[in-house]
Amino acid sequence: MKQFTSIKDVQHLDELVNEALALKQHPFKYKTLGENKTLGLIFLNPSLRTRLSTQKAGQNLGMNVIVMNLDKEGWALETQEGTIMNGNTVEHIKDAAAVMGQYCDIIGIRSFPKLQNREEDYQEELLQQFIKYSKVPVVSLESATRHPLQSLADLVTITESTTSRKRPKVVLTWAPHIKPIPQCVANSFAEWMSQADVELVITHPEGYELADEFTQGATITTNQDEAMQNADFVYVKNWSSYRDYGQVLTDGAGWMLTNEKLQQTNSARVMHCLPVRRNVELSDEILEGPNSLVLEQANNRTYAAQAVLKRMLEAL
Ligand SMILES: CCC[C@H](NC(=O)CCC(=O)O)C(=O)O
Ligand SMILES: NC(=O)OP(=O)(O)O
Repeated sequence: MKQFTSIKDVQHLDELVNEALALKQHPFKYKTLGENKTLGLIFLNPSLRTRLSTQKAGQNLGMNVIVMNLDKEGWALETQEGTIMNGNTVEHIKDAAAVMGQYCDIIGIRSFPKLQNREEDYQEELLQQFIKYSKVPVVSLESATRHPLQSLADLVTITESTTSRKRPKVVLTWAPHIKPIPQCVANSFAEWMSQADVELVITHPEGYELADEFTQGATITTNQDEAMQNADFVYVKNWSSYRDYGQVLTDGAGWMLTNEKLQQTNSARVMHCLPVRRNVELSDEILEGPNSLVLEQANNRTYAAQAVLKRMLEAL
């Protein structure tokens, strides 16, 4: 595996999920695989889970892990081609990425969308520049349109939590928020579920349709109650409008998941990638109740990252 930026980089999905589950049982089985190899984790946005779980995953494989908040600790980056750098930017991404590629054998990069220009965000310009100029394998720690490590962990969690032979009904439901949030987690979750053996239903208010490329095969409805019928898993996430790019179109009154709404499901397990705006996106009663899987998801982030890093190390 040379890159891990989307499900398109995964050849055998079931094998990758099973590898993550196996590593969860024996996390130190390959503790020398990454010996004398350096993993660089570069963040242009905040993180708790991705930073800690990916660092732990690298260390479980024996890697040296270096972490940098490039937005706070590095030089102001220039990303435009041919710029005369006589303004506020100090270092071109061409130079920064090339130098990091000299220090690291594998680079993880987090760079959220700006949520201003849809075409620019959806071209994944910064991620592509990092891949081009670092010249080493790159793993996405959440880019402008996807969050593949989160989605792999989510699929691992659904897989280990599916007890019956019935094909699970998985509902991705939009949730209220107080500010514009990326579509990345929703895009990525829908894309991974479309390749998994589940029935996917996506529910959101009018105007929050995700880009078609991510929702192939899903049932899409603006009727949340209808979506909840007999659901086995409910994935809760806010995202800003793709249609009216980066906009918040509604306060989402009545869209926050509650125990009452959960009564319509098949005692569904409730998922959220975290961080969560409690009692805005998701109620305390659910987060602290028996149906929540949010901590299992967070724990599985380590083994999802470890399975990916193992494959990238094996391909070096
Ligand atoms: C893993 C999720 C990261 C990010 N979350 C946020 O930006 C939440 C920010 C907030 O709630 O203020 C997102 O939704 O893409
Ligand atoms: N779910 C997730 O990626 O969390 P962080 O943004 O804290 O890394």
